[in-house]
Amino acid sequence: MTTRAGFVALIGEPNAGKSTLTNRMVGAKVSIVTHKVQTTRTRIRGVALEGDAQIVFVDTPGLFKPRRRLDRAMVKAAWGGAADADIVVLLIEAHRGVTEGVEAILEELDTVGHGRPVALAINKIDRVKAETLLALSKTLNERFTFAETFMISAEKGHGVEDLRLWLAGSLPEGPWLYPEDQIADLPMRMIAAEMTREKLTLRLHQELPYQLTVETESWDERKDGSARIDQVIYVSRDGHKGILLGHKGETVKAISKAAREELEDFLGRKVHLFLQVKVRERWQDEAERYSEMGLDFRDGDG
Ligand SMILES: Nc1nc2c(ncn2[C@@H]2O[C@H](COP(=O)(O)OP(=O)(O)OP(=O)(O)O)[C@@H](O)[C@H]2O)c(=O)[nH]1
Repeated sequence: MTTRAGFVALIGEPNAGKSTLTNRMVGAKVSIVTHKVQTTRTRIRGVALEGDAQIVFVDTPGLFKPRRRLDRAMVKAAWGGAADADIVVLLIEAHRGVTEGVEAILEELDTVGHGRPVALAINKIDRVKAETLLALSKTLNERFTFAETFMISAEKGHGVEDLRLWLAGSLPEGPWLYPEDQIADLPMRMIAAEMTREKLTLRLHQELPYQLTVETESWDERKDGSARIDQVIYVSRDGHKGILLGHKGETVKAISKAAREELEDFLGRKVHLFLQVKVRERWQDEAERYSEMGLDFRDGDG
C-alpha cells in the first residue's frame, strides 16, 4: 500500500477559524477554540487520517502585528510552522474580505510560500451571500497563485471534507509520521493547561486572559485509575489575582470545575484538579514560561 504523510500549516489572521478547522479535521478537541482572538499560543498539531494519508495539522497562532515580546515569539512560531510545512492553507474570513492583515500575510507568502502549494480556504461562508464569496475568491486569486480554492464553514462543516480529500491527495508519498491512535503530539500536560486557559478566557473579561499563563506543575496517576493534576496560573498583578479568585474563591472554583469536567471527558476517567494562583510580575520576560508554551524565548527579541 502506498501511504502519504506530511505537514499542513493553517495560517491566517487571529480569529480566522484555524482552531475550529483543526478540530473538525481531526475530529477531536486538541486546540482550544474561543470567541476571543489570539487564543492559540503554541504550534498545536492534530493528526487526521484520510484513506491512506496521514495529515498532520500545524495550527499556528494568528498572524498579527507584534508589539510585545510574547507577541513576537508567537508570530515567529506561526511563520516557522508555515516554512516547515508541505502544504500551506491560508484561511480568510469571508465577511471581512481582504483586510490590511490579509494583505500583509499575502506579501509574506510571496517569500515563505515559495515552492510549496498554498491553498486558499475562505471560511465562515455561512455569514455571506454567494456573490460576495465569488467576488472575494476572484480578487484573491488575481493577487496570489493558489493551488486550489475552497469555500468552507469550519463551524458547520461545509466544504471541509473536500479540503481534507484534496490535502490527503496532495501530500508527498511516505510512511506515516505518527502512530495511528495519536491525535496530538502536544504533551498531555500542555493540553491540560490549555483547557484551563480556555475556561479562564471564557470566564474573564477584556485584557485579563492575555495577562496570564497556565502551567501544569505535576501529574500523578493514582492507583484507583484517576489522575491528580496540579496547575499554576501566573498573573502579573495582585489585583488580577483578586479578580481571578473572586468572592470567597468562587470564580476560580467555577473555572476549576469546568476545566476538570472537560479533562475527565477527554481522558475518560476521573480527575482531581488543583489550581493555584501565583503573582509573578514579569512572567512575560521569563524564559521558562516560554518553553512551557512551546515557544522560543529568543524569538521574542525585537
Ligand atoms: N459563523 C462562523 N463562525 C466560525 C466559523 N469557523 C469559526 N468560527 C468562529 O470564529 C471564532 C474564532 O475561531 P477560532 O477557531 O478560535 O479561530 P483561530 O483562527 O484559531 O483564532 P486564534 O487562535 O485567535 O488565532 C470562534 O468564535 C468560532 O466559533 C464558521 O465557519 N462560521
